This record gives sequence, C-alpha cells and structure tokens, in this order.
Amino acid sequence: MLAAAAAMAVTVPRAASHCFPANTARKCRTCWSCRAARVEAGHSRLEVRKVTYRPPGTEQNLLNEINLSLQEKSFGLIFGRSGSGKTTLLQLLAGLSEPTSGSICIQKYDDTGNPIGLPELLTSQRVGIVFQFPERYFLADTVLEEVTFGWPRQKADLLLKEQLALNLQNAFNSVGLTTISLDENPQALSGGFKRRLALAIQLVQTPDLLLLDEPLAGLDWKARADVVNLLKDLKKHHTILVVSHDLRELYPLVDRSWRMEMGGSLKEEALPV
Ligand SMILES: Nc1ncnc2c1ncn2[C@@H]1O[C@H](COP(=O)(O)OP(=O)(O)OP(=O)(O)O)[C@@H](O)[C@H]1O
Repeated sequence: MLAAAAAMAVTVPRAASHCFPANTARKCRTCWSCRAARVEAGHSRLEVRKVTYRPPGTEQNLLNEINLSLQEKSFGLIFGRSGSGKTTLLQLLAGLSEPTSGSICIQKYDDTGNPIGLPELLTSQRVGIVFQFPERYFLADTVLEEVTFGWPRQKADLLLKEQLALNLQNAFNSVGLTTISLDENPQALSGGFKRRLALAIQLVQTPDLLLLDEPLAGLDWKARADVVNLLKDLKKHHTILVVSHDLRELYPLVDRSWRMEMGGSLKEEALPV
C-alpha cells in the first residue's frame, strides 16, 4: 500500500490516455482549457453501481453492492468505523483494484435529468488520489523534482511536458503554493503546505475525480483550518470524494454523505454532527 501510494503520487497519464477516443468529444483531457470546453449543458456524475469487492483468494466480501452517485463539482464524504471498508472503496475508485462485480463510471445527464449516451468507464487516469499522510511518500529533494518525478523524459513527449508545465502553474495557483520556491525541500514545508503540495501533484494531471483519504489527519489546528479552506476553494472546480473521521470540520463543505457499515455496505446518511 505504501509503495502504491508513492507510485500513485507521481503517475502521469499514458500517452494513449492523453486524448479521448475518436467516437467521443476528441478533446485532450490533460489541458485545462479543453476540459473546460468539455463542460456542456447538463452535468455529469460519478456513479458507482452495485459494486462488490472480494480480494482474490479470500472468502469474504469487503464491499457489498455499493451504490453511490456524486455530481461533478461537488463534495462527497464517506464516514464510518475503522475497518468498515472506506479505504478499500477509494482504492477501487482509483483503479488500484478491480471490483468483483458492478461498475464505476461517469454518466452525463441533460438539463432535464435524462442520461446522455452511454456511461464512460472511470479509468485510473481520470482519478487523482491523495492517501493518508501523503508527505510520508515524498521522495525528492526539491518541490520541483517532487512534482515532476514521473514526467516523461523522452523528447517525443515534449508537447505533453509543455502541457504538464502549464498544468503545474495552474495547480500551484489553485492550491496557493505560488509563494514557495521550487527549490525548497518538500520535507521542510509546514504541515499544511505539504498537503497543498500533495494535492498539487494530483491536480497537475487534471483528474475528473479527486479522492482524499483522511486529508486532515495528523495536522495541527492551524493547518487543519488551512486545508479545509483550500478544499472549499477546490470544490468550486473539482469533484471531490473524501474519507474522513473529521466530520465536524468538513461538515460545511459536504454536499452528500454516506455511512460505511461494518461488513462493507454503504448508505446515504446526513453527518451525525
Ligand atoms: N487485500 C485484503 N485482503 C483481506 N482483507 C483486507 C484486504 N484489504 C483490506 N482488508 C480488510 O478489510 C477491512 C476494511 O479495510 P479498510 O482499510 O478499507 O477500512 P477503513 O474503513 O478504511 O478503516 P480505517 O478507517 O481504519 O482506515 C479491514 O478489516 C482490512 O483488514
């Protein structure tokens, strides 16, 4: 899990996933302007449909017929007891493991609420995930190296690199990291700024869905308030799904919430705060 988290934090989209296939909008998903142009009338939703998960070689389901629907540019929160399966669900959404049955997709709807076309499978390239304590997986000596760690090195990828550099500027702007030097050691940043950096690393890839596992864990009160304010800003432009025990602090941001029951079933429920 630690290795997967480190790898995930620096993954760049494969060239093949840079553009949509010919039968879709044929727009680049890496570039912020193309993504903005993709937003048409109506809206799209993340839809988890009857997802069950049983780890290979085991006898017991960790997740049972999970259903969840989250509109774009909204903030969803999953809460529940330790060991109920919240992180397992995030891992499925991030494409780190495959559901045993059911599907995870993005469905577009028109203004009257009717689905437009077929649902698109949510691939891992469309998801950014920030694991619990992301700063533990920082690998590089400078902020710049940390962000560009997984970027393509070949000349042929020059265009992609240029696009990523532009995205980097946008990502740093959106998480308020413009005041730090790119030469700074990531480990020397404050707790709140480390979390900002972890978010920026994911935002560079312009994900359709941002998953956060316990984003406030381990931070002091000032950094927690800082991250809550940042998430409030980010939800204006991003679809965010969070797993957390910090219900009171995140409550003002939450559009929809679900309780994960022990045994891996999910039900929509208002936050108990
Ligand atoms: N590959 C696996 N094989 C068997 N059991 C697993 C596997 N992965 C996770 N589990 C078990 O599944 C249960 C759910 O774990 P998970 O980490 O998803 O819970 P959680 O709700 O996120 O807990 P926490 O709030 O403590 O992070 C736990 O009992 C865990 O030990």
